[in-house]
Amino acid sequence: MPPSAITRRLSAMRTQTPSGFVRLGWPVMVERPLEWLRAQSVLPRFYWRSRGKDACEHAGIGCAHLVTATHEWEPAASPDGVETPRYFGGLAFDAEALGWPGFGACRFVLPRLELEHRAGRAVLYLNLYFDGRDRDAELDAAEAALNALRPALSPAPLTPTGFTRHDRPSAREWAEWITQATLLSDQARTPKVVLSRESRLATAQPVDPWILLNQWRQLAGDCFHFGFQFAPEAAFIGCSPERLYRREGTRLLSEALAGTSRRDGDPARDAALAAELLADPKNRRENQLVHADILARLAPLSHHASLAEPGIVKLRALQHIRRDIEAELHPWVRDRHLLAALHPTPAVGGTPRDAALKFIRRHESHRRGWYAGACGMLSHETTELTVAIRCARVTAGAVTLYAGAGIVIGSVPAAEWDELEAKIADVMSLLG
Ligand SMILES: C=C(O[C@@H]1C=C(C(=O)O)C=C[C@H]1O)C(=O)O
Ligand SMILES: [Mg+2]
Repeated sequence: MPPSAITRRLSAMRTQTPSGFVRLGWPVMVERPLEWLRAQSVLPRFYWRSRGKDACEHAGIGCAHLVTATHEWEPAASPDGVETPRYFGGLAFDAEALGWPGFGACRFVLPRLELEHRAGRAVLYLNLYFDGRDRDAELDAAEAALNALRPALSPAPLTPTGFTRHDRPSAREWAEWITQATLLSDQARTPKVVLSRESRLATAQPVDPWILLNQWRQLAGDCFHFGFQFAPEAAFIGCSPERLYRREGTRLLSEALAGTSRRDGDPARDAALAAELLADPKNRRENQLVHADILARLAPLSHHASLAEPGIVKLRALQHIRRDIEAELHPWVRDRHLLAALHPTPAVGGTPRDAALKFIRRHESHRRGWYAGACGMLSHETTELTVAIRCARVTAGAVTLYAGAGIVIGSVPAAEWDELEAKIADVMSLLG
């Protein structure tokens, strides 16, 4: 139950002419936002947690305002400088391609209710959005959302189920694509193209996406954790190591994350694998093409941009090369400019962008949808988006996994196929 001060505020608004965005918040006793989210019956439901051990968790339900094109989204700074709307959602990899049912090319939601969990404390926010709407209908919707709230559930284990796996492309088709992409003529057009595979795990038993996400994130500590469910049978979850960008005012953080090797349980061998990765020409090229593209695209948007030395990101089953990028943006730059510039990055598309997209559209027969898209949180002050990889789509009869690999000169089909396997290893270890 919301405190009486909140219900009084809502009643008072019925005799006023509220406008714009109104946010009311109060502390709640919720320890595990994902279990709170799983208990709610309202859709959409979504979950977002940025990378890093101090990151805040966000769980949202319902929709107070929907944005389906980033150029429509221009949230003003609030007059008191404290509260501005926060939208959660994402973009498809390729806005021109056929996407997944229920997702769309762009979908950012201002949740009706947003639970924020930080350092052991939870606050629930009720969002109202009055512009161009019937005041009483908006207040009715807000009250109905409060009345539909349910208490958090207890953590539940994943029900074991059997799956039958179907890969698209097959290993044989994959080898043909790699051969084609690494031909000299194709190399001249597209020095890097990121090709992907869909692994459909069909099952007769329903899989709860939130239970799966809860277990998955425990294997993927230093990653972005996300889940979006727009309809009962349209959920997308994942644990991605890659930041598309984080913007705090005019300060921008991005990164080139590309180049992959496996890990080894033995620390000395693991360190040797990391050193080999950093020195390997094929993996360096994958990474170099990403940071060169990001820096070139940021140049017109920023005063200066800097590139850090290469480092290694260690995940549970694999390691990547990462180079951090930092820029100071011109004051006129908005998220829509950044999205147009940085998405899709050569880490998941390739370079040059148009030629790589053409290659992907010509060869891949599965729908990428939001896989390799961008997802996260947008607001006037702070926006943060992850590159939507290491992810799964959960539908009525299947869990579908996606993985891609950057194909450059020197790519070998079998090794790139193994890289795809390593990229789905965490979630596969849960689904068995
Ligand atoms: C495309 C994916 O990952 C990307 C490709 C990488 C590579 O080829 O080395 C590494 C990290 C990501 O930028 C994926 O995980 O699906
Ligand atoms: Mg690679």
